[in-house]
Amino acid sequence: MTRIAESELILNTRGAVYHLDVRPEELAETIITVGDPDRVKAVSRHFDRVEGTYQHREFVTHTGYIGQKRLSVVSTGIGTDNIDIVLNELDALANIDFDTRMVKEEPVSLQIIRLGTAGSLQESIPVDSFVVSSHGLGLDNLLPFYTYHNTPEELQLLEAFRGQIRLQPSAARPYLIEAAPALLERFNEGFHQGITVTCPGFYAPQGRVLRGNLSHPELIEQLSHFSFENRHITNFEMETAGIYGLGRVLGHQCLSISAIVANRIRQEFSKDGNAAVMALIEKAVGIIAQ
Ligand SMILES: O=P(O)(O)O[C@H]1O[C@H](CO)[C@@H](O)[C@H]1O
Ligand SMILES: O=c1cc[nH]c(=O)[nH]1
Repeated sequence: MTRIAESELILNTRGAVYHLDVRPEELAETIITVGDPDRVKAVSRHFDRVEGTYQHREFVTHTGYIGQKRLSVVSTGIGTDNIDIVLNELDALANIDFDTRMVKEEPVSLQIIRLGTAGSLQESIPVDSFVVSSHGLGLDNLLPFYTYHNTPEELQLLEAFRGQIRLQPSAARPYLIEAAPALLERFNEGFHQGITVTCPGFYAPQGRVLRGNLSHPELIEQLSHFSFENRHITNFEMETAGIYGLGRVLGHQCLSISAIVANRIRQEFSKDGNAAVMALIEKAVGIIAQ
């Protein structure tokens, strides 16, 4: 095995990983991610005991316990460029020996669960409801920079997507990865389920027009009408496919759950998106801690 150079795995003066400023012993193997750094404390409020808090830039981490279960909550900020940093550094904390700079022999598979917000693409999925992502479909171009494999089912779904959604090839190279089945099956009651599209932006990449004109004006209509073997696109946001994709590359089990704050078909926005996110955190943390 080769030693990983100082320029590739970057450690700071306290021996913590570069962006997250966390040391290996400070991270649990079950990790909740949130986008907004202020939401980290809304999750750790449910811990019985907080063992440590760490912060560097927009990456806030709290580690603690609910009963006997050790959990970390980490903020990612917005977008799959940040997911590239967070997932690689979480993986490094679990699977690289920081003293020898060698990959450990026995890989650890982390459980990584995103609790975030999203826009609904179905009239029947209202604001303030919760969606668990059966698949992440990325329009953001992160995963093509890695080597990875798809299952036959994923390839079929991706093929159907390419056939039904007319994207200019210069705009995106879609990829698709499923959720970890063992995590997905725990979030049944009270959750809608479907394919989540991950976009490289909040405005035009999600069909929003303020002053910039759209190159894909039919995007929302096409996404909302996609159908393949009873599978539908339920929502879009900006991280899920990157998390599922890097989970596949690095061998971690990932799930993404969103509180719906916008319904793009009904053109509605939640009257209290924060309350919806707090309700999602309470419900999901209860299930994760079991
Ligand atoms: O609420 P979070 O988890 O940040 O998720 C959604 O909200 C942000 C955009 O407002 C994007 O990060 C999107 O994915
Ligand atoms: O419409 C929405 C709402 C939340 N987050 C998104 O990315 N899009």
